[in-house]
Amino acid sequence: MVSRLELVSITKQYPGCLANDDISISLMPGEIHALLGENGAGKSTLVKTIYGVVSPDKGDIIWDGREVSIKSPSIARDLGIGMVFQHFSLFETLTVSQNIELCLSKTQLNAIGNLAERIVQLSKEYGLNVNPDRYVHSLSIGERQRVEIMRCLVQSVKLLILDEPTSVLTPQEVAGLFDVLRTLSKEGCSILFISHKLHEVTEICHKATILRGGRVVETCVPQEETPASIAKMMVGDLAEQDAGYAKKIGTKSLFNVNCLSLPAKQPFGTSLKDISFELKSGEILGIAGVAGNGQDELMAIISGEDERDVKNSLILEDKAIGHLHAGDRRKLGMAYVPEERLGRGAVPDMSLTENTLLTHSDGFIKKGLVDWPSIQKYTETLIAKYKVKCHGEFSEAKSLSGGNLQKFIMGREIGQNPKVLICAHPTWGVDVGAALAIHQALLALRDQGAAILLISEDIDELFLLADRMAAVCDGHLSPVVKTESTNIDQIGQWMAGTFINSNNDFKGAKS
Ligand SMILES: Nc1ncnc2c1ncn2[C@@H]1O[C@H](COP(=O)(O)OP(=O)(O)OP(=O)(O)O)[C@@H](O)[C@H]1O
Repeated sequence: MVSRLELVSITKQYPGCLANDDISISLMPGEIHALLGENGAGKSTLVKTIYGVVSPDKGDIIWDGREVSIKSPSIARDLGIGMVFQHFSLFETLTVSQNIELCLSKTQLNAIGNLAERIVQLSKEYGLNVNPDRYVHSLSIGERQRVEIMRCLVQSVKLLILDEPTSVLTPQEVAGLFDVLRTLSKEGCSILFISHKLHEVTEICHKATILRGGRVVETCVPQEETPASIAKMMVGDLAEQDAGYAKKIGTKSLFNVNCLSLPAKQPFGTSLKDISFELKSGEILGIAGVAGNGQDELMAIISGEDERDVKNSLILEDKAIGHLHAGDRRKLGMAYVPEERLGRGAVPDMSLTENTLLTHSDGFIKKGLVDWPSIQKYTETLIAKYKVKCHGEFSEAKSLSGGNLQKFIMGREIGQNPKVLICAHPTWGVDVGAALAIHQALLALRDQGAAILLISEDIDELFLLADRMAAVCDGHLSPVVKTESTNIDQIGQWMAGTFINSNNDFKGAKS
């Protein structure tokens, strides 16, 4: 059988960084192939080359047995290549349908007929729950990802590339996605899959290629390996295990959300409904939930990004802060890691130093002037501590690989020694070694007495780190319970909203 795709000696040099170094890989029709490697290993660069976003300096691409030159994504799409990016590429002011229409040729559109109906039909078929009429700016990150997948499904893809597809999906959604991928594979569609979740790779992939420093270092059959053995191929031996952290009981109350009800700002947003919880010093509270159930709205109102006055609903150490600007809340000791790292967590065109200044302005502005040498030095210490791969403090945020930018943002926020840290998806796209480092930094911050709110769809991570847990569904918060006294089943049911009807008189109880 002829390979669907063959990459021969692909090489790509960025200024000061050989991102892909003589990479050769081949994929058969129907093959699900994992591309693995630590942050900055060159995975995204390679898949962007296949999709025509990056042009390689050297090397050949053979598609269905003939050499092709993929100079743009539209050429890739014409060949039958679809890609779901790590940082989504949707237009926020357009609807789902309009976004999908943009990447279809006239011929494809004519063949489809009514696009909205086709989206609804595929949505049902693959369990994606995508509404064609919604505006993208009103969608959560998980929902946007489903739109990206839908965008590929409406074209008849022969190769589907997924860059970190599961990091923002719940276990149920991951299972649904895997069903989609298995079906596509049976239909002969090849799949190239980048992931740092190694148990998923062993579950679904037929083959894996491991990159390190831009080169292929190993290939394997994941089903014959374990997550640990693959991790070793990627990052070498990890001295410590990322498991079994002791649970703590918080001491004094640091931050309270009291009976917070807030209508949705966006037409398709989620209203928050009578949410109450308490964050205690020396404790991590984990909130699970399917994307789009109020997590974004909760984060926005707590951080002050949503500027509506909810004065007495947010209390930091006995002080009402719900009317304060985001900057004033930061000055009182709050820090945030939003889920969208490029755009919200960091300004793409600014250097890492400038991005550090954005949230650390107090310590580095003297007599109205920015103390650049100090902030540059401080940024360099963050880069070293969190092993952020980049050229230096002057690197623009957008030049970092996804995982490396995540490490930087986490380091920047933890480095403020906040009293209260609110973070969403702390290890999104981060490799196993770096995830271990971030987990330990969060636990160290907790042990110093900070109160941490962890909002995540990664249930395993929540069970690993959180001392108490709850779930959100449709803007309601479930009961808050000790992690040790609950289990994945119960949290899964709460994520589906079982607590809302069964416990109508519940008022966001505190445990
Ligand atoms: N536009 C760019 N300019 C300069 N360097 C870049 C650019 N894009 C990527 N790089 C560098 O190329 C290297 C490979 O990056 P790439 O995004 O391919 O890594 P990755 O394996 O996908 O990492 P991650 O798992 O963190 O997403 C990194 O060192 C990165 O900093």
